[in-house]
Amino acid sequence: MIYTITVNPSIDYVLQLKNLNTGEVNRTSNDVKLPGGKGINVSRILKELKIDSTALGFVGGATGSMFEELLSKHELKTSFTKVQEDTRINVKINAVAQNEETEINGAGPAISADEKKSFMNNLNDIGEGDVVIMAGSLPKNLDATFYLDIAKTIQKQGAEFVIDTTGQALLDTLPLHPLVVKPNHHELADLFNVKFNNEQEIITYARKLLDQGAKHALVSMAGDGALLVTKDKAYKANAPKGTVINSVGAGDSMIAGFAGTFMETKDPIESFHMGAACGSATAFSQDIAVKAKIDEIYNAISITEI
Ligand SMILES: Nc1ncnc2c1ncn2[C@@H]1O[C@H](COP(=O)(O)OP(=O)(O)O)[C@@H](O)[C@H]1O
Ligand SMILES: O=P(O)(O)OC[C@H]1O[C@](O)(COP(=O)(O)O)[C@@H](O)[C@@H]1O
Repeated sequence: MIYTITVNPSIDYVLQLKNLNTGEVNRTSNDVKLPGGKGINVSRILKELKIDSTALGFVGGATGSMFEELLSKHELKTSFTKVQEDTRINVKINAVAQNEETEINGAGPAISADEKKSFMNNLNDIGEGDVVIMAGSLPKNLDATFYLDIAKTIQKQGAEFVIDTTGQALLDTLPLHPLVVKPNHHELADLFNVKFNNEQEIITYARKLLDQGAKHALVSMAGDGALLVTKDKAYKANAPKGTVINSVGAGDSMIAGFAGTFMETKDPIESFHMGAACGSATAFSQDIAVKAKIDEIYNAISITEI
């Protein structure tokens, strides 16, 4: 079984307008509310791929109830820990004529010591053969070591993990050998405090994640595709041409495609191919991609060794 952990889920309020004029009143041409958060998006793609998962995380307040109602349409298995404070609302602004996406993500609720304890107790059922995908930012008062604590706990119980977060919280978990990590190229540059001039430099730094313990490193590059770096090889997936409708969740979709396929095939290249297909399919969709779109995009992607 795959478990996804979204410690800081959200309602994603996606606003579409022609142009965004800051400092002025702007009116939308279209808006939707989606159940968001990185692990949630991963579970949604896994469902499209007919791979079972259970979504875990903290949910609270009136916004938490709305989040659960929005999510109920997707019929995911969930086991959320209830918290006192409100689940956050993240605002995503797509300025179509400017071809620009602006995101404002909330900090999220404070989590009490009891709520944290109850969440950790909820991990007891995870065991041998399971994969835990931990993704996204931490709510404001959780320790930076929270992901590391989870990784240690589930690893003792025999499970593997995937982590998609940034900064030190990511680096700290590498010695525990995550199955895959997926920074985008900006996040990878920030991790090592460098700027990239070409793909070879990106590969060099992605390999440092492997040196520190990751089993596979994916580096996503939005409209420029993605790289997969293994111990002695590197591969590139192209990003097919298409109309980007809402790229929120493209990275999460890539992780879901990779991890879900890897669990079934143990083939990193096939997993990369499916990950890239899921990422682009979501970028070309209003919401998280559906299976038909993923299948269509899969055929437009080729993986080349570089
Ligand atoms: N504009 C786009 N056109 C085609 N594919 C895209 C586009 N944006 C994202 N993707 C696909 O989704 C993957 C993840 O997107 P990216 O934006 O890099 O992740 P994140 O959301 O984590 O920053 C990319 O590597 C690419 O395969
Ligand atoms: O936890 P964070 O880093 O604030 O990100 C949360 C946001 O990330 C998303 O999961 C989208 O992530 P990606 O675009 O990176 O795939 C949104 O649904 C959500 O609003």
